[in-house]
Amino acid sequence: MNITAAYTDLYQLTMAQVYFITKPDGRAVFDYYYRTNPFKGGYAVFAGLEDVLDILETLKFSESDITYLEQHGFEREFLEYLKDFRFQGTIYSSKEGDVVFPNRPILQVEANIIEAQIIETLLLNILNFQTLIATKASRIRYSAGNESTLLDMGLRRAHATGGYYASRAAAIGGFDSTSNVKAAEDYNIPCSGTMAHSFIQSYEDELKAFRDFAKIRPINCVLLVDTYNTLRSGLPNAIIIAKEMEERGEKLLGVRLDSGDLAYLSKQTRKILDDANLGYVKIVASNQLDEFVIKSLKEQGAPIDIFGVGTNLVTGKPDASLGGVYKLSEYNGDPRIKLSENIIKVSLPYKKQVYRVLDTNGMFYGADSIAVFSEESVNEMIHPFDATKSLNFEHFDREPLLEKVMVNGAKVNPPRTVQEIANYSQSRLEKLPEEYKRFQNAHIYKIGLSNKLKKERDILVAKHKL
Ligand SMILES: Nc1ncnc2c1ncn2[C@@H]1O[C@H](COP(=O)(O)OP(=O)(O)OP(=O)(O)O)[C@@H](O)[C@H]1O
Ligand SMILES: O=P(O)(O)OC[C@H]1O[C@H](OP(=O)(O)OP(=O)(O)O)[C@H](O)[C@@H]1O
Ligand SMILES: O=C(O)c1cccnc1
Repeated sequence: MNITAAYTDLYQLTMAQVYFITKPDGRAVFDYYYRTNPFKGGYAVFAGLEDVLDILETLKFSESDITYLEQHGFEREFLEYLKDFRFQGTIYSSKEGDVVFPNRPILQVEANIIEAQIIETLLLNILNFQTLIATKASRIRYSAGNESTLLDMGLRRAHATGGYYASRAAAIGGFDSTSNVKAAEDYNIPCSGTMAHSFIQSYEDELKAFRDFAKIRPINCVLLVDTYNTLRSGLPNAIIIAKEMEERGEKLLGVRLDSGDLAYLSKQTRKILDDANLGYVKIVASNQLDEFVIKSLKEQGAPIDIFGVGTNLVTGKPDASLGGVYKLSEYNGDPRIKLSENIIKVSLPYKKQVYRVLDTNGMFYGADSIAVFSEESVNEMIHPFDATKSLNFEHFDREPLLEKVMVNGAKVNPPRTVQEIANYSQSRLEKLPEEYKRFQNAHIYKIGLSNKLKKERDILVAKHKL
């Protein structure tokens, strides 16, 4: 998508103009993190990073952006600066696809304060949305199990162009393919699909509709069987077509169920297909699916091979948004803090590193520890708000999670494909113990602070408290 630097909130530019006039050389560190796991779950899947970095590498204001901003009364010199605006900062980030947790930096921007401020909105917009959808997709994958195929069919129900990014995030979270042609083309995601009711309705009879479709497009042919009556009309007609295809040396890929009791209908359909020696014909199901319906269908023993999911996936239902934030933690090398009545909302000062504690078997132990970036060795973490609780991980392995991904506005690593990110995400989810993945009362993953970070935070809290 063509995004220019005007993809921001006006207040970013209003503040940027003041920085430009009063302290144009200020250096800032901002942290990106969220405060509550989506879907009342135990984790999130971090997504959107590669898109953000690609956009930042070439981000600029267009001529029409500058003309528009002139009408907002910005100073001439500032507009001249905006004409040459380029993001030249450095970014440290968790790997895209990793599992992440609340209240710990996922990404840090280190840049001139004007640049860091102007990019805030687009960074939050992309990371919050894709992380929400990738997390939803991972939950649907968890319910469906690895043996099922997952097809994203949500574009038509997405929030406008969000559907484009939703398809990418769905693939990262574990979907196999998408019906969204543009996203599939741009992100190299497998593209697939079946047929609509309108196609069948446009014919006088269902059988003729199926026949034309299968003759003209025999590859990966899936027939939609619920337009009139699934068991009495759609399925018998699909069987006739499957047999005709066999005579031509072709194979019907599947039938799609899109209404009714999907457990009952899929069991009946499987039996009828098997009795007709069509054991290879797959069953596709769709109709307002989500992780809970799929879990229930699995528990009922529904023999569904492919789940098509739309609305609930691409809108992140029932969560309207992931509340990720971007907070200033350092200015010109000095620590900065944001206080709050709510202790959980007090921000963490300094540029930081996050360490993930690993179990002896390589699984995640269930704790990420946040330290000041320059700290050498960190062996203990303290609960952020309860000093009586601490964890010594001297004898555990740990991984630093934030790595340099952009230096002076240029990406450090070669691009990672969506498929690579998806594979990485699955490998990380496999290391996350089951208790953090369950849908109800998921175990709370621990986040702690190093001694130094906690001490520095408490000093700043005391300094600013009235
Ligand atoms: N066996 C099942 N167990 C749990 N949920 C199911 C089962 N079968 C279908 N569902 C889900 O129940 C909902 C069915 O909704 P609804 O009662 O509106 O039926 P429908 O088949 O869509 O009706 P219509 O014929 O009007 O299209 C969908 O979300 C569907 O995925
Ligand atoms: O239910 P969702 O999870 O959102 O999945 C997408 C839905 O979109 C399509 O229906 P639609 O009525 O738009 O078109 P159709 O005539 O092709 O069924 C499809 O048949 C699914 O039912
Ligand atoms: O390919 C399909 O079956 C499809 C695609 C989008 C929406 N509904 C169904």
